[in-house]
Amino acid sequence: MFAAENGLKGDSRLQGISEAIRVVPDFPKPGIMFQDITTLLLNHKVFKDTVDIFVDRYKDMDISAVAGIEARGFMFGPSVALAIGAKFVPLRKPGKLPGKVIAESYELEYGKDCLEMHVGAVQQGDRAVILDDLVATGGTLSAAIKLLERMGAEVVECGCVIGVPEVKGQSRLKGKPLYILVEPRELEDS
Ligand SMILES: O=P(O)(O)OC[C@H]1O[C@H](OP(=O)(O)OP(=O)(O)O)[C@H](O)[C@@H]1O
Ligand SMILES: Nc1ncnc2[nH]cnc12
Repeated sequence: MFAAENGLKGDSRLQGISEAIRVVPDFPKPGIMFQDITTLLLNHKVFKDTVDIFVDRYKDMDISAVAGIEARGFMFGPSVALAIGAKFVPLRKPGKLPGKVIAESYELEYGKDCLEMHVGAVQQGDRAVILDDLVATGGTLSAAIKLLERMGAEVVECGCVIGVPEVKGQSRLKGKPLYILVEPRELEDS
């Protein structure tokens, strides 16, 4: 249930987080075991525990920017940014940001997509963490890393609520550390 090497072994909050995630088989396509964090958001204690764990992790790391990935990274990123005194940078799907943007395309388990970031949202000297709900192939995080680095920011770590410890994606993350709270849930646990 718990992702190895997050330094949280024995932390009872992780069980609550894992149990609050709903598994929906065959969504949005046959064969995908969808990890639904909306059920976690409905539980105030578990939602707060999740945010608190990221805040504890990043509060003393001199982080100036928290980048959140649309849509589900927006559900955790702003709370963490406010608590650690960092700015929040939304990384959005194409055509949503009104200013000048840079873009990176990537492949998903179930399709293709692209992320955009406003030019000037981060700059050289910024120390950033990227937050999302889940890492699967790592394609999304790797596009996010590229966006931030193209603007001169240092990506210190990527943080996700859910991921497999030996996530294939880790090799795609340009050696950036990946901090995962829990492993994906199986259907029989839900
Ligand atoms: O590691 P990867 O294989 O790249 O997959 C992970 C991404 O997939 C999901 O988002 P999705 O693209 O489904 O968009 P959504 O948050 O807008 O639903 C998830 O929230 C991650 O951002
Ligand atoms: N299995 C999964 N559940 C939820 N979001 C995802 N994004 C990519 N794979 C996913």
